[in-house]
Amino acid sequence: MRKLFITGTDTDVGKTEVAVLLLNALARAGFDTVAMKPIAAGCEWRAVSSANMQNCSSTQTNGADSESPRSHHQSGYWVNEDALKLQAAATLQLPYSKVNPFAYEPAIAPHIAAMAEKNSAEIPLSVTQLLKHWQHLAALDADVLLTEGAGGWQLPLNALEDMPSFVSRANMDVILVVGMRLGCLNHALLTISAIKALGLKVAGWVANQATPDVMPMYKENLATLRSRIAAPLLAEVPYFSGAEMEAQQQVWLEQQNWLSQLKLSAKR
Ligand SMILES: Nc1ncnc2c1ncn2[C@@H]1O[C@H](COP(=O)(O)OP(=O)(O)OP(=O)(O)O)[C@@H](O)[C@H]1O
Ligand SMILES: C[C@H](N)[C@H](N)CCCCCC(=O)O
Ligand SMILES: [Mg+2]
Repeated sequence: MRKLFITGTDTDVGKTEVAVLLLNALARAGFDTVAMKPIAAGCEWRAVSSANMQNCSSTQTNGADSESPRSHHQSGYWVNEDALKLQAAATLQLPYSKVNPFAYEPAIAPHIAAMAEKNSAEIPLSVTQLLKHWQHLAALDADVLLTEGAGGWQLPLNALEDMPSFVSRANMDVILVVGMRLGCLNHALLTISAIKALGLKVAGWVANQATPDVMPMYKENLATLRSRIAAPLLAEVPYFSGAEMEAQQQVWLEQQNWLSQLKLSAKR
């Protein structure tokens, strides 16, 4: 199984957009995929009927520990848009709680949301917890396990631990999504340095156009990154919009060779 971690130069740079495109490309090429967004901040309550409560918890951590005490009023669970997109794009269908075990309502830094959580039965956000949930998915029979981070690379988990420790313990290869906007050179180069300092492999990077406005001197900025990042530029993702968006994405996907760059040659 190929284990990939998608990070970005910041929050809102297109990690989920790129992850979904990659999952679509993998599915088209015949790969079985599993996807995970272990930590999501910015969630909505999804009410379910009691008949459909399997694998759900009404605590902020969506069944983050199967041995944990469950809330008494099991009327629903927290869902995040990114996690739902990943869940839908992966070929192996998993219950929501497996895709996103740590779900926080406010759209803020997750460790702060976790600290604000008043439920004493809550499972603390930690490297050990993330690894436990990730290992369940890593044990599944898929070709690729794709894990999306939250925010940028150096995301705090708690007072002592950060997301990179989890990525390092899981020994995932990293894909960096660069949101092509002014300031991205510094963010991208610092992120690459931090990943390499942990001895992790950068599988490649993606230049993503997350807004309709192309930055001034786009080509020169791209060339600057290409000359300084040793890992391959996997794709330049345009800004997709409008009613024809899905069709445009399919056409765009057909023109890409990022799977071979990731050494994932087509299975079919
Ligand atoms: N290539 C693109 N074309 C069109 N819209 C895009 C593109 N990339 C990103 N966006 C839009 O920009 C916003 C942020 O993208 P996205 O949610 O993928 O960011 P993210 O890095 O995953 O953020 P988070 O840190 O919250 O996980 C979304 O509304 C998304 O639809
Ligand atoms: C809510 C947002 N969309 C992300 N899911 C979380 C971003 C955390 C950023 C933390 C930080 O680096 O300041
Ligand atoms: Mg996202």
